[in-house]
Amino acid sequence: MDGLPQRACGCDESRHHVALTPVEKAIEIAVGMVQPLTAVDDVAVHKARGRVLARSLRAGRPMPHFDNSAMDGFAVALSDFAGEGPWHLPVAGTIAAGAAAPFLTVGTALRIFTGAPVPGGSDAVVMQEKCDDRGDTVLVHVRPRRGDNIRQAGEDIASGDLLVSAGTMLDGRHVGLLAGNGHGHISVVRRPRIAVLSTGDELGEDGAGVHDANRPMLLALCEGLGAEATDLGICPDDMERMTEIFRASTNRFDLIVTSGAASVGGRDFVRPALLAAGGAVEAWRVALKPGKPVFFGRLADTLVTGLPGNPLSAYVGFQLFVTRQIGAMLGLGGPSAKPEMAVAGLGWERKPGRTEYLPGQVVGRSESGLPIVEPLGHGSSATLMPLSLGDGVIVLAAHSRHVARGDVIDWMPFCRKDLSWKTA
Ligand SMILES: Nc1nc2c(c(=O)[nH]1)N[C@H]1C(S)=C(S)[C@@H](COP(=O)(O)OP(=O)(O)OC[C@H]3O[C@@H](n4cnc5c(N)ncnc54)[C@H](O)[C@@H]3O)O[C@H]1N2
Ligand code: MOO
Repeated sequence: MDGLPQRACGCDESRHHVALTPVEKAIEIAVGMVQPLTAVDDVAVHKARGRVLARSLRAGRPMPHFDNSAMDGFAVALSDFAGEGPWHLPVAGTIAAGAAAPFLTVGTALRIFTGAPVPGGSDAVVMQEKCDDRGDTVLVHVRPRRGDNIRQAGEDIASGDLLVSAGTMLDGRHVGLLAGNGHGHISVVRRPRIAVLSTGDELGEDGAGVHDANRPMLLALCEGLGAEATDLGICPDDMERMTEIFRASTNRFDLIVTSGAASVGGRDFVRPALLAAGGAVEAWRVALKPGKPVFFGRLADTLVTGLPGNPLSAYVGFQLFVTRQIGAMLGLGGPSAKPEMAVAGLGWERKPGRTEYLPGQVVGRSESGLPIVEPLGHGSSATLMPLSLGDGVIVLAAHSRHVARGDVIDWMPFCRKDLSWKTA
């Protein structure tokens, strides 16, 4: 093979028209190739953030486990509150959290702290602000009601209640809930093994040519999704080296993500190398802007997703396809993020034919409360600057020819997990 992309008929594909696959169909193909992972890891619950729960977990006992005080105050019996207050009671002792509770003798109060077990014989806890604490005695100013300031056993969670379902990506909330219910070690789906590699003679670490933006970006994105990411480095424009890398990686990874050399030029050797290594290409070229030359292939049990070299194209291709492939490996259920509505802050013309993802920024709010967004940059897929300055990505349907100021458009806001409650 001479490095040119080959069709099954053996001819030069670059001289043929290859129909572009619509984005939705391409997502279907990319995700349809994935086999969900079945292997699990047993991990300490505090190490489980970002992992996917393999088996649903239930409460082994009720929560709270025993009746306990919600306040610092005095445990009392309602029968001691006849007539008009205030009521004066001797204090027979103290119950702290972690202590065993004595029985409350009628005619006395017990000093009690938050979380301490409520003594038998007591119906309520009076918070200390409603009393005069006189040491050996207490003066209670308000008549307590039955159950005041007592957290009843099982009022939050009954024994056997479902805590977290299988297929949930765990975050700090789940870790706290599971740990609080006695789950110290849990089974999570093993991390997807993803290898990332860049291509191109122009790339180098010394800054002499082009700095490699894609490999670090793609490795970081993979790790952010809970994958075990392996750096396969940079492959020069050498079909044989690429073929060798593919052969050596077969079945070592769940997915290999390449960037560059995916298009139609004479040096676009990734697909031919995949075929030469014994793999197959299931789809190539998507009606997507940026990201058109993306392809989906496989090498035995290892999937290969080839992203374009332009960094914005690689990013968009990753978010649309690789994110979903990793999600499918992890068995993450539920719908993936859908675009929200926004209002176009300005109008522009566009060439129809490809679904477009444009970095954008929020410049205000419409009267109906929607964000007003404007595109950033000049539409180049070679720069990540607009993306990194942006608040999200504007999505334009393949058929649309122009956007008018005031149009309602699709908008995918970036999720800044560290700043907001919104995590989906
Ligand atoms: N005749 C045609 N030419 C091109 C077409 C086409 O349909 N017909 N498609 C264009 C589109 S769209 C894209 S996107 C690019 C992508 O092509 P490749 O995937 O083959 O990417 P390369 O040619 O290898 O590189 C493109 C560009 O990106 C730079 N690059 C590559 N890797 C990295 C990296 N890791 N970090 C930073 N920058 C990288 C590379 O130097 C090039 O400038 O093809 C169009 N051409
Ligand atoms: O699809 Mo390319 O990714 O337009 O720049």
